[in-house]
Amino acid sequence: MGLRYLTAGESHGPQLTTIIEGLPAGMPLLAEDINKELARRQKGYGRGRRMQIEKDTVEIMSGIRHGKTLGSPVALVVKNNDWKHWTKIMGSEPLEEGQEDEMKRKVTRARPGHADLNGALKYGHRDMRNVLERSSARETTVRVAAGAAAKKLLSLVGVEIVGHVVEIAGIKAEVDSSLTIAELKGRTENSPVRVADPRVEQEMMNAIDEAKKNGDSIGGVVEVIASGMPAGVGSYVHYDRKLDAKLAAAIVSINAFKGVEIGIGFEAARKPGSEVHDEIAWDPKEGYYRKTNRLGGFEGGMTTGMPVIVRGVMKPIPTLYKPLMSVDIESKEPFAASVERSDSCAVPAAAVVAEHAVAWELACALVERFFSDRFDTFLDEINKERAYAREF
Ligand SMILES: Cc1cc2nc3c(=O)[nH]c(=O)nc-3n(C[C@H](O)[C@H](O)[C@H](O)COP(=O)(O)O)c2cc1C
Ligand SMILES: C=C(O[C@@H]1CC(C(=O)O)=C[C@@H](OP(=O)(O)O)[C@H]1O)C(=O)O
Repeated sequence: MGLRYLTAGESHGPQLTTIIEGLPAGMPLLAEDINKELARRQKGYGRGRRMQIEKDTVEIMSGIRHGKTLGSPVALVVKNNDWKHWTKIMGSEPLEEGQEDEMKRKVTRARPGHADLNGALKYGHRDMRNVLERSSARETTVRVAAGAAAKKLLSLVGVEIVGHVVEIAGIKAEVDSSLTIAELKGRTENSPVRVADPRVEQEMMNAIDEAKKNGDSIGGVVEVIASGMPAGVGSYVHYDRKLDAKLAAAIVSINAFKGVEIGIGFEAARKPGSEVHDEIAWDPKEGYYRKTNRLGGFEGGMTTGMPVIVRGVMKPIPTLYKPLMSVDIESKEPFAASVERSDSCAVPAAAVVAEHAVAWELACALVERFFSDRFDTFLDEINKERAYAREF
């Protein structure tokens, strides 16, 4: 059995929960390792008021003793501070007769671009709050919590990862590919828009302000880079074992993400093979390496040992303070879509979510590839594989 997790929780319910199974036993993991990542997800210019209400921190409910994993399922809980304002509206007890007024946050005017109408049709909900509560990206909180455990595993085996913003509403950052992961982290960590190019930071913030002022929203592109993956992780033998395909699915599974590029991605369509493929070389210290990394660390669904580079495109947030037209499902009359409290741009926050989604998939692939019941032998095996690949 590999690594897996589930999440539960509504946006305005009491808490979010995740259960992770398959972390090797004896791996150091502290609440602090997770909390620092949750705090990073909450930052980012363009977020709405909800982020001032929440101070996401995790409670470890099982699977960890004295700072190390036990090999049993790890259950993590993040409480919603906003729950106190929603206990009646979101409570699990049936409403008493005449209490329908308490349901005043009922949603009947679907927001174009959100899950409201399709979810209502699928599950038969006449109140689309029953859809939006779970389709909300609030769920990415515990996805980041699970990803933080994966990130910890990666860092302990020498894999470093960072997510950052490369474009917001058509404003593009210059990406300096000579930066190490640590340097990229250093440059982006304190940037309000999580961008490494200071020349476009203010312009991006202005674009977000402008969208907010106009009751509109904007999207962008994030990039995740991971260094130190051993070569040959993933497989070419079956469609569902290709690691680049799993990364693509992980990125598009993030709320509002609509496309993925690996390495130079769509640019490959416009270039000849001689400017796309990466020449292979060998030296005694590094072993095999590629002289360039245009293919973003993948050939044949397997890692090449070069940095993994994945980009994802996030569409603009669907909830608009100046809403688009929709239909009220009660009257079938045209109406402006419902307005919920909302972010204007969540691309900087989503860069952190993408980082954790990629970290999760890379950790899954390593756990699948190497014997992973015990962390010490897991690490030994990975290092042996690295030595073998150098000499191969
Ligand atoms: C970090 C983050 C924050 C988001 N915040 C909002 C928001 O405040 N309002 C909103 O309508 N959508 C927000 N979204 C996007 C919606 O959750 C998403 O569009 C919706 O679930 C429908 O899914 P789809 O866009 O993938 O089709 C956010 C997404 C992310 C990743
Ligand atoms: C709560 C989070 O993001 C939420 C994602 C979201 C949506 O529709 O996706 C809608 C908003 O929810 P609310 O109306 O409660 O403010 C965002 O704040 C979060 O990221 O933690």
